[in-house]
Amino acid sequence: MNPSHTLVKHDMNSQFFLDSANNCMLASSPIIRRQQFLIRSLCRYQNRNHMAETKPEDAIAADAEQFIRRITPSLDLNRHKGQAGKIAVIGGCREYTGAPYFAAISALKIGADLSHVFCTKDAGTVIKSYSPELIVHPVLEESYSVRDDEKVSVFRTVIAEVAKWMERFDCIVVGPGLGRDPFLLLYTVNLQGFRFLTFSLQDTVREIMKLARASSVPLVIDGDGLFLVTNNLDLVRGYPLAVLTPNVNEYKRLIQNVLDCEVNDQEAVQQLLSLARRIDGPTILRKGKGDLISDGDTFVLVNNDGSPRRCGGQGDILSGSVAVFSAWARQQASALNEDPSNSVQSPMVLGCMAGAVLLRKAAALAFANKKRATLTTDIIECLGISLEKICPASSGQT
Ligand SMILES: NC(=O)C1=CN([C@@H]2O[C@H](COP(=O)(O)OP(=O)(O)OC[C@H]3O[C@@H](n4cnc5c(N)ncnc54)[C@H](O)[C@@H]3O)[C@@H](O)[C@H]2O)[C@@H](O)CC1
Ligand SMILES: Nc1ncnc2c1ncn2[C@@H]1O[C@H](COP(=O)(O)OP(=O)(O)OP(=O)(O)O)[C@@H](O)[C@H]1O
Ligand SMILES: [Mg+2]
Repeated sequence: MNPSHTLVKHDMNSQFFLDSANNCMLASSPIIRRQQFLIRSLCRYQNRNHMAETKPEDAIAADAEQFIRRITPSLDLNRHKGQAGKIAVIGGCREYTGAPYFAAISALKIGADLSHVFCTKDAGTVIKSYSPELIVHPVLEESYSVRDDEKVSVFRTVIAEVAKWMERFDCIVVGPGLGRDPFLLLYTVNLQGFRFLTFSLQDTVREIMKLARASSVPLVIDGDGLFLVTNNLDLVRGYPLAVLTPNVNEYKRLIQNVLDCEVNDQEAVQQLLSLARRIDGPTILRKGKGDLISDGDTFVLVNNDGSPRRCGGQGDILSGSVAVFSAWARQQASALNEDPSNSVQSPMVLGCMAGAVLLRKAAALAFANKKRATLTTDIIECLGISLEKICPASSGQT
């Protein structure tokens, strides 16, 4: 048997490892018991050949389901539109219209009430045509489509448009399909005087992220948003309401830029903890065969069954899912009058875990139905039924 090891809690003096989902070294402290619950919910053995010899799947799934049920709002007929979450996705350009759609529609399919997309003008009509459910704001401009003398006014218009909505959002996903404007990083925008007149799509997004921080709106940074953040870490440094969701390449760039070394899979846990500590605040979800999550203090591995199909767009589903679950985890913390900053279970870590578990369940179900033909849209169609199995819609109705 070759169990995956999961680091539960990490501080300067101690590292507590689980050798299996049932074997925790420290059970007495309430903090550790809470962590144990999470880990029992989410830990799976990586060696799939030995699955039958390990903890029964039903028992692990039951733990994970209990956790997701805890933060999923009930379907109470007295609730009004918007209470189950308002999500925004900043992304979508000429090349990529699928990615923001996948993220935004996933948020709706999981249960958010409203899902907005802020994309470039070129992408707007295309994304609207995918779904009438999405509220699409084609306000972003790519550099090639703006004359120099228009840049200041365009920049002001875009920022004003987004700022108008900002405080209404429970979470903003930055980056799916955003693109990498070639004028990136050539200049700095000075908001007071607009002394530097050139700006790009990514400059605008940078400003949007600053606005989100000022309003304490959680941020999930994915795709090209990570490209921006990796080169401008101050955008998220010290912000605990940010989540970074790097794939293999995005993680490599983060490690190189932040830790000035190469990815070391032998020391994956320690390296992720170091990265999270260095960035100081945000939670990092390193996507892969197993999804590794850390905020620099807690570490969690999610590796329940997913799909062996690696079609593009699965990370986009994840970013939309993490946004919704993080918003719900935050709502629940404030409903219980917990100060999220004091809570052992950071809402962003909880959101990452819930999002990863659900995506993988939906991917497994889609693959069972479609096999090699499984596409991202098939996985999205399985989000609802996967969540329904965990939280039946009827159980919360009053
Ligand atoms: N339909 C769409 O519109 C989609 C758009 N996407 C967007 O496309 C943009 C670029 O994202 P990408 O993820 O493609 O960019 P990346 O910079 O992550 O590069 C992807 C490249 O990495 C390679 N790769 C993937 N997994 C690997 C592994 N395990 N080891 C080594 N190489 C590996 C792939 O073959 C591909 O060439 C983002 O804005 C993203 O959001 C993607 O989300 C996919 C779907
Ligand atoms: N090798 C793998 N085995 C099983 N599941 C995986 C594997 N790699 C990724 N996944 C699952 O797919 C999800 C998306 O990861 P992926 O690496 O495809 O992201 P991405 O490259 O950002 O996707 P996108 O194409 O949307 O940009 C992960 O969270 C994980 O659950
Ligand atoms: Mg991606």
